[in-house]
Amino acid sequence: MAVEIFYDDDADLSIIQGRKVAVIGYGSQGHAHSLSLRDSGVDVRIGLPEGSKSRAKAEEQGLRVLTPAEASDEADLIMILAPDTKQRAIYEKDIEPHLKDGDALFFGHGFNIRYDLIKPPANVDVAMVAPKGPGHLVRRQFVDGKGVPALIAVEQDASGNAQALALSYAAAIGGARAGVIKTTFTEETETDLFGEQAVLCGGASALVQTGFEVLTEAGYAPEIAYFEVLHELKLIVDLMYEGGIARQRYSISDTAEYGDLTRGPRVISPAVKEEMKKILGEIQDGTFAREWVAEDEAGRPNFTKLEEQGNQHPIEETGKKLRDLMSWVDRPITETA
Ligand SMILES: NC(=O)C1=CN([C@@H]2O[C@H](COP(=O)(O)OP(=O)(O)OC[C@H]3O[C@@H](n4cnc5c(N)ncnc54)[C@H](OP(=O)(O)O)[C@@H]3O)[C@@H](O)[C@H]2O)C=CC1
Ligand SMILES: CC[C@](O)(C(C)=O)C(=O)O
Ligand SMILES: [Mg+2]
Ligand SMILES: [Mg+2]
Repeated sequence: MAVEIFYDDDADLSIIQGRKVAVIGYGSQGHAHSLSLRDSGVDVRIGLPEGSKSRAKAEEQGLRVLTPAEASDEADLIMILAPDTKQRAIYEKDIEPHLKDGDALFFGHGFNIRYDLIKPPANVDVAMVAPKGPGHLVRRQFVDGKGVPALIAVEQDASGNAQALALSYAAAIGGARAGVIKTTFTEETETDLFGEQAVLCGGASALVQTGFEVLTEAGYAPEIAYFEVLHELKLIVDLMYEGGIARQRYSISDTAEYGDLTRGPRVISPAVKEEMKKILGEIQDGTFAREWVAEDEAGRPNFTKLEEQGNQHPIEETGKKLRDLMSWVDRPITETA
C-alpha cells in the first residue's frame, strides 16, 4: 500500500505555534521535543514530578518546569514522553482529570493505546508523533539543520484537525525536513517494537557481542576484535545509511563482498528468520506487552540482571579503553540532557 509522506512545505507551523504544549518527561525524547519546539517558536512547559532528576536539566535549558498535573492543566496539547510502563499511572493521576474539550493528547510511541492501557475520552484529539531515531540524535540533527524522519498517526480526531496538528508538531521538531509518514498506532507500535528487538538493538547487540566472543575465545586480541566487530560496524552502517547496502558493497573489497553474499545468509539463517517471525507474533498478540508490563510492576528483576550482565561483558572494558584514546569518538551523548 502506498504511504503518504509529508515535508516542510506540507506542514503549517502556525498550528502548533498557536497551542500551549505540555511535554511530560524530559529524557531522551522529552528534551529533544521540548527544546526544538521552543526553538520553533512554540509555547512549551515541562511536566515533571517534584524530586525528578530531570528537573534541573530542563531548568538549566531555560524551560519552565511544573508538576505533570499543573502542566496538563495549563496546556491544550499534552505530549506524554515518560517511560511507556509509567504512562498509564501518569495519565490517570495527572492528565485525565485536566483534559478539556478541544485538548489534544499526544504520544511518541503507540504502546499504551495499541495495548489498551490508556483509554482517552471522546472529546480530545489523540495523535502520535514518533521520531524514527534516538532522542539525543533527534535534537542533534535539528540543531545541525537536519532532521530525523517521523511517523504520525491519529487515533481519535475530535477536532477534525488532528492530522494537521500532528504534522505541524512533527515539523517543529525537524521531522518534516526528512519526511513524515502517516501511519496508525498499531502499525507504528508493532514495527517499532519489532525493529528494536530483532534488528536495531536486540539483533545488533547480540551480533556484535557474539562476534567479539568468537574472536576472543579463539585467542585473538580483544582490541582487534573490538575494532573489527563494533567500531567498524558504524563505518559500514554509515555507508548503508548514505547509499543502501549496494553502496556498502561498492566500497568494500570484492573478497568482503563474496564473504558477505555467501556467509551472511549462514549467520542470519532461515532459523533466525523463523525466530524473528515468532518475535513479531509475540508483539502482535500482546505477549511481549503483557510480559514487559508485569516485569516493570515486579520491580524489573530480569531487566536489571540482564542489563548488568551486558555492562559486565568484556567488550565494554575493551571499548572504553580504546574510545578514551579517540577523543572524537566518545563525545557527550548530548550537551542538553
Ligand atoms: N528513547 C527514544 O529515543 C525513543 C523513545 N520513544 C518513546 O518516547 C517515550 C519516552 O521515552 P524516552 O525518551 O526513552 O524516556 P526516558 O526514560 O529517556 O525519559 C523519561 C522521562 O520521564 C520522566 N518521568 C518518569 N516518571 C515520570 C512521571 N511520573 N511523571 C512525569 N515524568 C516522569 C523521567 O524523569 P526522571 O529523570 O525523574 O526519571 C524522564 O525525564 C516512550 O513512549 C518511548 O517509547 C519513541 C522514539 C524513540
Ligand atoms: C530503536 C529504539 C527505539 O525504538 C528508538 C530510539 O527509536 C526506542 O524505543 O528507543
Ligand atoms: Mg523506535
Ligand atoms: Mg521504540
